[in-house]
Parts: sequence; C-alpha cells; structure tokens
Amino acid sequence: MTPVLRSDGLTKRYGRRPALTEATLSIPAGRIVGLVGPNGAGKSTLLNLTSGIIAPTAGTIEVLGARPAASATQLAKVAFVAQDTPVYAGLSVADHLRLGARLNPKWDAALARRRVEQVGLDPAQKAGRLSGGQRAQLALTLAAAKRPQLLIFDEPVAALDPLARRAFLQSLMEFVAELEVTVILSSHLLADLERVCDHLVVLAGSRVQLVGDVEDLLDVHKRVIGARGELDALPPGIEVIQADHTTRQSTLVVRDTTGVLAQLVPAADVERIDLEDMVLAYLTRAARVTAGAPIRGYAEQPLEAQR
Ligand SMILES: Nc1ncnc2c1ncn2[C@@H]1O[C@H](COP(=O)(O)OP(=O)(O)OP(=O)(O)O)[C@@H](O)[C@H]1O
Repeated sequence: MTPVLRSDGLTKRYGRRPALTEATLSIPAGRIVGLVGPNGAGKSTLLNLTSGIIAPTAGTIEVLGARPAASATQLAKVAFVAQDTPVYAGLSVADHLRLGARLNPKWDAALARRRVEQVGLDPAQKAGRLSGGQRAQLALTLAAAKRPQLLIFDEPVAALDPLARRAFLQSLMEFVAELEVTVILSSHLLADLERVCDHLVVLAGSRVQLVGDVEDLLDVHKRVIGARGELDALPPGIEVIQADHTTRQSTLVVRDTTGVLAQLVPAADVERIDLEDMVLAYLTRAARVTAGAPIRGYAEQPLEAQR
C-alpha cells in the first residue's frame, strides 16, 4: 500500500537556520500519527511541508503518492488545521458549513450537520464568539466533512482545558473509525498522544529522533536497572538512549532490537516503559547532543556530572 507520507532527505532552512534536516520517513496509511518534539523542533515545518504550504529547501516529499498541493485533486485529499484552529471570526457556524460546501468537491453536508448537532454548536453563533473547545470542534468538523484521506492537525488541543481536550480527541477517534482516514497530529501532551496514537514521530533539533508503530517501539525499548558498573559493557545491538546513575545503581533506557538483553540481565531487572518515558529519553538525549555532550557510553555520563 502507498505510504501516506514518504520523504527522503527532506530539509527546510530559513536562511542558514535549519527548521527540518534530512527527514527520511515512510508513514503507513490508516494510522493516527503523533508528532512530538520540543518548541522549535520542526513539527510545524514538517506539517507545513506535508500540506504543501511551504516547499522544501532540499530532499523530496510525497503525500498520498504525489507532490503536496500539486493539483486540485491532491488538495482535496488533505485537510490541514493549522495551530490555534483558525476560523473566520465574523462568520457563523452555518456560514462555515456553506463555505466548506462551496470550496470542497467531496463535501459531506450530512456529516457536517450531524457533527455540529452532536457537539452542541449553535449554527447561528459567530465563530469569533466560540470557546476554544467549540472552535476546535468546528475546525475538526470542517476538516472531516471535506472527506480527506489525510487529516493534519498542528497542536489542536494545546489551548483546551482537560475536558475539552478529551472531547476533541474522542471526536477525532470517532472520525477516524468512521472515515478510514489517516491522521497526523502534533502535540506536546504525551499522555494524550499515548491514548490516541498508534504511530509516532519524535523530532528534536530539526531531526527525526525516533519513528515507528507505537507498539513495536514499546516492545524494543526497556528500562534496565543494575548495580553501578554491572551494565558497563553492553553488546552491540543494545543502544543506550538514556542513563542515570546514583553511587550504587544505574538505570538505563535501552533499545534492544536483537532480544539479546533477556540473556544478559535477569528479567526482574528489566521493565517495560510507557510512551512518555520512551519519548523523554530520546528528547533528553537530543538535548544533550545539542548542548555538545553526546552519549557515547553511558558510564561516561554519571548523574552528578549531568547536573
Ligand atoms: N517562517 C519562518 N522564518 C524563519 N524561521 C522559521 C520560520 N518558521 C519556523 N522557523 C524556525 O524553524 C525552526 C522550527 O520551527 P517549527 O515552527 O517548525 O517548530 P515546532 O516544533 O513546530 O515548534 P512549536 O512547538 O514551538 O510550535 C525554529 O527554529 C523556528 O524558529
């Protein structure tokens, strides 16, 4: 099956400042993809490149098998909701639906009306008077009624309170099930992503740090605890992502793609980690590399020295 997004060496620079560097990705269809990274990591840049709002400085990107925004047909396949879920403040909810119908060849008017009713939006209400949560629901409704194959959201829930966030994500999951659409959404809220995403892209310092199906990634990442010095010489195939030490004990987050860890370390000393800990391990490592102190061997990075 054609990947929803395929990029090779995808790079965007503003002057000399890198916003995205050599991103090579292949994102399968039918996933809810979480795009994570700290401020300035390049998330919006990747989403803007995916929707065709900006063009790459170098490298290539294909979305649903074609160049982003290359034609009207291609534009109709992708719905993009930018940061802060922008709407037309002076237009009513009903005006937005009418506009959507005029602008989108595959507009699903029944779906739009049903959603507006379900989430309790007043069709006569001006969009400028909607709460953040209501605005996000309107933007989601407009994007979904376009009947795209790919739905892109840039930090859709950042400004929402926990209840509105939950309602939004619930709606999103319902749409995905109903419309068979691929979703890419960026967020800083790892707990939210853990609930809804089944594929993950971690960006930091303009580079892709980690990518893959969440379950596969969680299967190969482990937390290992051992006496200080005991885990000094791990064989190739086990990559140390993060290492913390006390005087007596070492705690590592490792990536073990070979399964060799189980032969080296007692099962009781190996723990499964959650998505949040896995992502934070990569972000911590990327922050160290940016600060000029790459992890070479974890024993070179005692906790006292890291502080
Ligand atoms: N139009 C622009 N002109 C100049 N620099 C830009 C522009 N857009 C982005 N950048 C720079 O590119 C880098 C990546 O920005 P980007 O907005 O993609 O990050 P982000 O991960 O979405 O951040 P945030 O989480 O804060 O939204 C940053 O250093 C940013 O300052």
